Amino acid sequence: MPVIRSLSRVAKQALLSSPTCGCQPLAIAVRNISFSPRQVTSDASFHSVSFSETDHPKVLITGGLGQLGVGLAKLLRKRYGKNNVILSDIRKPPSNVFHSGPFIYSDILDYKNLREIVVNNRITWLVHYSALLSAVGEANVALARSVNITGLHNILDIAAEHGLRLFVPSTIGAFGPTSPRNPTPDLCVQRPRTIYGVSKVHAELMGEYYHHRYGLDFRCLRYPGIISADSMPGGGTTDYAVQIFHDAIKSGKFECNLRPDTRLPMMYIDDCLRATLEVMEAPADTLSMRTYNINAMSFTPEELAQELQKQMPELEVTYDVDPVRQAIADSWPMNFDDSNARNDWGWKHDYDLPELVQTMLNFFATERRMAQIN
Ligand SMILES: NC(=O)c1ccc[n+]([C@@H]2O[C@H](COP(=O)([O-])OP(=O)(O)OC[C@H]3O[C@@H](n4cnc5c(N)ncnc54)[C@H](O)[C@@H]3O)[C@@H](O)[C@H]2O)c1
Ligand SMILES: C[C@@H](O)[C@H](N)C(=O)O
Repeated sequence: MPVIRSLSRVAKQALLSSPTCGCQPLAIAVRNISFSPRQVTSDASFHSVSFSETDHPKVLITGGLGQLGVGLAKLLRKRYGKNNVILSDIRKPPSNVFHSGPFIYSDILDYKNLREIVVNNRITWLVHYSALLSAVGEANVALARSVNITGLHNILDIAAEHGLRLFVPSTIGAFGPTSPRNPTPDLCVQRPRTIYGVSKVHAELMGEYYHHRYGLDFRCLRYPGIISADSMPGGGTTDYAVQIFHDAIKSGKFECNLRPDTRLPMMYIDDCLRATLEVMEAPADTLSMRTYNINAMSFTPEELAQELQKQMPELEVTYDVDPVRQAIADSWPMNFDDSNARNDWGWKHDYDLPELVQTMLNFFATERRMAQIN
């Protein structure tokens, strides 16, 4: 951990030279590492500022081949230029992704490799998407601990060492059965019962600590379950809300692994990615916190099925509850209070349940038409 090592060296020197108090070394230490994460002007905002060729951020996305990374890269490339956004992962990219912009191999557990990428590509913003999600995490706790916690430590140190603006997503899964669940505010008891949730609370706290201690420009949104049409989820508890569309279109039948009355906060992917861009561009002085809930809608499997059945009355939904996923869902928020995000930096969702269902069905209808033409 080079940052920590150099900090403690500087702090020791400062302690020796400071006869009076324990505060001095920290101030000296912080000044001795160069944090200058502002690559955009401090009053930059998504709606009002367009970036010139020279002040574009240079973005690295880790874990970019999952449900969210490719879509985020597309959005950021449109805004900052194709070559200013590098997608990375440990998996082999499909050809359309490989040819759509820069892709690089990056294992977040390899600190040296990460540093090389950041240095060689003059990265200024880091979006850290690598993670094992809730259900997969419970199936492999050791790996989840390593990727979600050790990996995060590498990311924090790289970001601090190189003055990067760092985005790390958190989740509704960072809350637990003792949190208020309806609604769940930003600040309340967080005692999650999954390794995923524990690692995300750890990420929130470590990011905020690095912000206060070292000035790291850490930004974090707690995403609800994300629903997308052209990318598949990576093993979470909310995956049913994506799978139902695929199965409905393929076979007209869907077997749900959660109880019909399981209410969870959800969001369409376009809202999620836009929120990410907006919080990254938000002027620092609008952020009264560094970790925000964001929300769009809350629904149960039964309500989602009913909305789909308005357009596909023949859809049959049955239930075969997975006890692991059900226990996780029962400990998560039912409704998410995102009023701080709305007040501080103007968060506003575009998609409620009817628009979500319509948009998903339109996507698959277009895809089917294209397949028939080709
Ligand atoms: N999708 C959601 O509903 C949702 C909701 C809340 C929060 N999030 C968070 O958003 C982020 C992205 O989510 P997602 O749905 O795209 O996840 P995903 O599971 O689909 O993708 C995660 C990616 O991380 C990669 N990865 C695993 N180990 C790695 C390693 N050692 N080095 C580098 N990459 C590695 C995987 O190959 C995978 O492509 C995650 O941090 C997740 O916790 C997602
Ligand atoms: C909610 C989110 O973190 C993820 N989709 C999961 O279910 O694990």
